[in-house]
Amino acid sequence: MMNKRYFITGIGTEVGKTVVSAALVDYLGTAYWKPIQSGDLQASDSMRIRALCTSEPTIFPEQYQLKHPASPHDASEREGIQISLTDFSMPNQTAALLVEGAGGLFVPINSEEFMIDLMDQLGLPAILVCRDYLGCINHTLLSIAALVHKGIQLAFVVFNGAFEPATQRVIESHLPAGTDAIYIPEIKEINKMNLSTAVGQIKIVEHTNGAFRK
Ligand SMILES: Nc1ncnc2c1ncn2[C@@H]1O[C@H](COP(=O)(O)OP(=O)(O)OP(=O)(O)O)[C@@H](O)[C@H]1O
Ligand SMILES: C[C@H](N)[C@H](N)CCCCCC(=O)O
Ligand SMILES: [Mg+2]
Repeated sequence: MMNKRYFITGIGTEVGKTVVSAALVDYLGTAYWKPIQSGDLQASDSMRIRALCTSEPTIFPEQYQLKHPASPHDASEREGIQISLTDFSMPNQTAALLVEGAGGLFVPINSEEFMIDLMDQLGLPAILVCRDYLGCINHTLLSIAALVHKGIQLAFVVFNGAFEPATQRVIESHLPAGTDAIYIPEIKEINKMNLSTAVGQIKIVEHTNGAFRK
């Protein structure tokens, strides 16, 4: 993992982007940035990273803190704020950075633009987090197709938590060449100690020529 600047997205909201970010911030020794936080301002993703990580990472302030726990296009409109793609610029003080999106790729940030457009503008390779639930195969393969269509490099797919073997296998077999897999275990109770144990159990598997080297 030479390049240490990535955009962490997910196959939807609540799939574990923040838990995975905390694990990878510690594993890779990166800083963290959540450009748009909507809802949970008293327990924001940045605050959770601060609480869970052992490495005391640099955390860049959010560009937008929206009160409503809703899609950014909706939360911002209710709060009289106009989000624009041109407002965002990458913190450049650090070589190693994880940027966490809000929800999945086609979450709107205003009436015309989506999270995937922000990813494209920032120009970082993507890490796509998936979690096992009925429907996750479709959500994962659609997300991969959208990234490929947009020409965004997909560096990793993260299998976050426990997976049904048939689900894991079919997703693995459809990863684009050059996309590696990261496996993060199911964590019983999310706290700093258990997160640190999970970091020690992270597995990264290289994907070459359409097949995994295990
Ligand atoms: N590896 C894991 N093991 C156990 N539980 C997990 C794991 N990853 C995530 N979870 C559970 O899923 C919940 C949602 O995770 P998280 O807040 O990281 O999602 P998210 O994708 O960042 O959501 P958002 O779109 O709001 O940013 C966590 O609070 C936790 O309960
Ligand atoms: C509020 C939540 N935790 C996220 N920050 C925003 C999720 C927006 C999801 C929109 C959607 O896909 O329907
Ligand atoms: Mg999050």
